[in-house]
Amino acid sequence: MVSLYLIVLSLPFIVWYLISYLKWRKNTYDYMVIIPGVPRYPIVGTYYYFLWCPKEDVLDMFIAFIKSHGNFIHGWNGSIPEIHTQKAEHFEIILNNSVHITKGRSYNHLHPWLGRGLLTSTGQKWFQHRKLITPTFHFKILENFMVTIVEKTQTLLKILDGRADGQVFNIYTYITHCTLDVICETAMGVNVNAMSGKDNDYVKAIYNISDIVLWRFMHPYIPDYIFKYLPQGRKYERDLRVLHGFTEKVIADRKKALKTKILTPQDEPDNGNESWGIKKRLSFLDLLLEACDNNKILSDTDIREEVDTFMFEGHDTVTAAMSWNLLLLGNHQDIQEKAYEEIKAVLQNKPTPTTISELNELKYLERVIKESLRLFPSVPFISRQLEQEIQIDEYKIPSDVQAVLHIYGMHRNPDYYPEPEKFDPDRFLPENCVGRHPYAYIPFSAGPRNCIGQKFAMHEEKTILASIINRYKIVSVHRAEDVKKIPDLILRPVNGVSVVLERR
Ligand code: HEM
Repeated sequence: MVSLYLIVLSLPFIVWYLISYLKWRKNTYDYMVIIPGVPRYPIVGTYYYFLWCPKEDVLDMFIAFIKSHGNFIHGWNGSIPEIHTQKAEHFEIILNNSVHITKGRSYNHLHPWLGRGLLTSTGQKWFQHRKLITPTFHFKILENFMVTIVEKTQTLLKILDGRADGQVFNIYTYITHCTLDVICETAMGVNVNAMSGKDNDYVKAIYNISDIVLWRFMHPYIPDYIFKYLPQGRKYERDLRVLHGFTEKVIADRKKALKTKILTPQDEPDNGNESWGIKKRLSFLDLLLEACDNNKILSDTDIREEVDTFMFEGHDTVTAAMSWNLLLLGNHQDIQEKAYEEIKAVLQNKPTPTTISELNELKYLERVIKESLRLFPSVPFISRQLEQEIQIDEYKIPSDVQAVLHIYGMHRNPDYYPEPEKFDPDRFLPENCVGRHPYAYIPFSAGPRNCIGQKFAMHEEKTILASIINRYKIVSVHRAEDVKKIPDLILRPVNGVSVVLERR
């Protein structure tokens, strides 16, 4: 009697489950399985393929796997249906469409850290914040940033002078601290003096968290309620406290400086402010604080999320890009010499570029930077949640599928770049770009959710690289192709970049 009662009670649930399952088969599964790929298993989806793969081999293995199936496959991140592509034509369909602006579900692992800042938010919130923040990257403001970029570059050169002694050292850490100082002072109006310290807890916590986010991506079957009890989950919580503590201090210090110095808009350091100097200038953070005070567009949480986002995106991406670039230049002395000749001619006897017009004259260096970002894009892949059904080649891709766009793989696709592994800046001569698919080169993504900081990044990269090349001959210890790399949010060389600097 009891069992009959139980069967009757569970009947609606069984019927509901069956209907959902049949609907899912008809609307999603049947469309996915005809796309090339490997069989799916419950819970792990198709990620069993990478279960035993060392993380420094994941990227190359993934890229080779997609390539072997014609650069387009389907997969299952646990139960989430995915497509993976390395074709510019597919990138265009997805990125050049204001409907698909929602990031893939794998970005959810970033929410505890970056909340719903510009990188991770969607819909109205993203639109409103993008509109608000865009003017803070106006070219006039970027011009003002040059003062700070040059000042930080000069500090970096002084520090590197001490390392230009013929000994091998890892330049990655020095570049990281420099870019952190640049983003904090330009965008936040706060000087954190990262270059004066050796180890930086904030930087270490970012590496740990990025590593754990990659781990979670590769282990989609571990739910949040189990993750938080694992060693990785506990480490994540500890590192979050470090990151949020750092950004909260940046915000608090800037608020304090604005309160006490609002009527004295001079551009001088205030050494009286605890350990950090403060500069008065309309920074990105000032604008956010204003929007919070005046018309309550932003809450305190909104501000923290944006500061976390810009601190991370604004320094880690540029560090990786410059470090890979130095590695490549240290491998290719002929290209380095050509860049040096150009820099010498433009700067005359100056140690660093100081204006944007000088940067604009460094045409060869720009091609070097572009080619380096082709081979080593700081963000190796991005993803989107499809909001509508799309057609890709002969396949219909249902809405709600996660589209993973492999920028790294596409940049090395021989359909767009002959001899793709070769470092050849002249690929970016205007005449050599003719006929190349417009979406075949997108280190900064493209479409409505492209990188808001791309001009800033190019100015910073050009200034710092031109100054280093102008002062030292760079010799790399390893070949770029032999360096192990991990795609944990940012494409990093596992053991940094070992170089020898010789004073010119
Ligand atoms: C070489 C340096 C850089 C590279 C290669 C790079 C690359 C990218 C890429 C590929 C995206 C799209 C991410 C996605 O769709 O998930 C992105 C977005 C973004 N980047 Fe950058 N970035 C760089 C520097 C910067 C800098 C310096 C800043 C800030 C000052 C910045 C801030 C952002 C923000 C806020 C977004 C999200 C934009 C939105 O969704 O509206 N990036 N970046």
